[in-house]
Amino acid sequence: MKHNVLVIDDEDRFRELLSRIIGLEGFNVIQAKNLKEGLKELENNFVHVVVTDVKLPDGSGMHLLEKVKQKYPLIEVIVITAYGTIQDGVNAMKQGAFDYITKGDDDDKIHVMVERAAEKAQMQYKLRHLEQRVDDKYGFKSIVGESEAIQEAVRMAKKVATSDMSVLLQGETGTGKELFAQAIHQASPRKGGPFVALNCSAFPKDMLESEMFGFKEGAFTGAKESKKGLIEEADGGTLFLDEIGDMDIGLQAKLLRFLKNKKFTKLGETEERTVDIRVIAATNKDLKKEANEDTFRDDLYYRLAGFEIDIPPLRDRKSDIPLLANFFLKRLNERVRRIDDEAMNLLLSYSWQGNIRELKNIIERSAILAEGDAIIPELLPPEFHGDSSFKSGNPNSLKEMERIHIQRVLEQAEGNKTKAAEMLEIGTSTLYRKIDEYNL
Ligand SMILES: Nc1ncnc2c1ncn2[C@@H]1O[C@H](COP(=O)(O)OP(=O)(O)OP(=O)(O)O)[C@@H](O)[C@H]1O
Repeated sequence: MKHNVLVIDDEDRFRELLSRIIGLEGFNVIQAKNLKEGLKELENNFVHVVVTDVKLPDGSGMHLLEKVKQKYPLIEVIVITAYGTIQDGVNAMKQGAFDYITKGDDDDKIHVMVERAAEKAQMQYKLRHLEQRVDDKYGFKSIVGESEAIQEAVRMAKKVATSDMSVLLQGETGTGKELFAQAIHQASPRKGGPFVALNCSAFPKDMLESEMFGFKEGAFTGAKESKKGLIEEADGGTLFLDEIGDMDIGLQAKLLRFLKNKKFTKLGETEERTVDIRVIAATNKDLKKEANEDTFRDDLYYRLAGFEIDIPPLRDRKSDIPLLANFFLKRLNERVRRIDDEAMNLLLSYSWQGNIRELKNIIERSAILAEGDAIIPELLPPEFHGDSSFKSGNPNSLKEMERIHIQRVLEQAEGNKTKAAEMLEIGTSTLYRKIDEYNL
């Protein structure tokens, strides 16, 4: 890619000469005679480097430098000073110029300098592009929803993001608590550091403890080599503790001790280590109630809930359903492009126990099954049609698992119910009852 260099000087011969020298190195050179023209060219072109005289007929190059740094901070500026006025160049560098050249400098010096400035600007453009992509994926922009309920939660989250306070995200399963935690991290001064997530309900007590704090080789049977805990992995960044309400009460005491002084000890070690992390916790339980009932430590609750944000369930913000459904459909980038009105009405009147995760799954599933270019009512699972006594729809519920399992076994048995009942190790009458119940 050819980099664009804007050369600003009112002395025609010098400007032409300098442009030729720079152009010979493969740069695309744009010329301007004065400050006004220069600013206009900056507006119309994607410039990497500006090379400007300090003295221009309608203002100073220093003024231009200031403007560029304000409006186009990724562009690098090189100033041209007259022979014997080094101080001008030094001043310009203090104001953020990349470097300066003096009229009369040899071509090689100019080449090397412009090349280096262009490389720096190019790196800055690349970095900004990457940051924008990360932001689109993990920042507040990734949270889809226009309802007042979700917008209020986003407003609160944006406010707390720039501070270093602990945050407690409260909401049903699948409402987007992890998405919020990531967005808060991304909008915080810690965004350059790691975001580490730990699901406290995914491990038995002892394992959770070693996952969090890490251990020294030989700390317990099976600890063949030392391991860093996630607390240490998150140093300089954010630790997201999901399902904190499921944490064992003994471990809660350890976590509280850590939160008080940011010091911890690895299992099997005596030496204390210090880390700098921010904690964001999430729960689908009413933690305040649990704290009052002594199933959760109230001192830990108050420390975590420095700032509490309620993430609303999908059924309380139905106006977001079409937006979210179309968002997930578009992301699949498939031949299925729309959701027909009747199917949308079914989505709107459903209870969404599994919230947005469930909506995402249903859309993805229906898009796979679709033969035309639209999601039609027939593609939605039976619980959407009201002709089944089964209405859970929650993909994590035991009944839903049972329904899916029976359906699968029936397919394997090619519809032979006696065979399917044998495979399931239940009686045929029970199987018939379940087929009826789940409308299979
Ligand atoms: N507002 C939203 N916009 C777009 N996608 C969303 C939104 N909320 C949630 N999602 C998506 O839904 C899925 C579930 O979200 P997430 O894992 O953040 O929920 P959760 O509340 O942390 O769930 P759990 O309590 O089960 O851990 C993810 O794929 C997430 O990207």
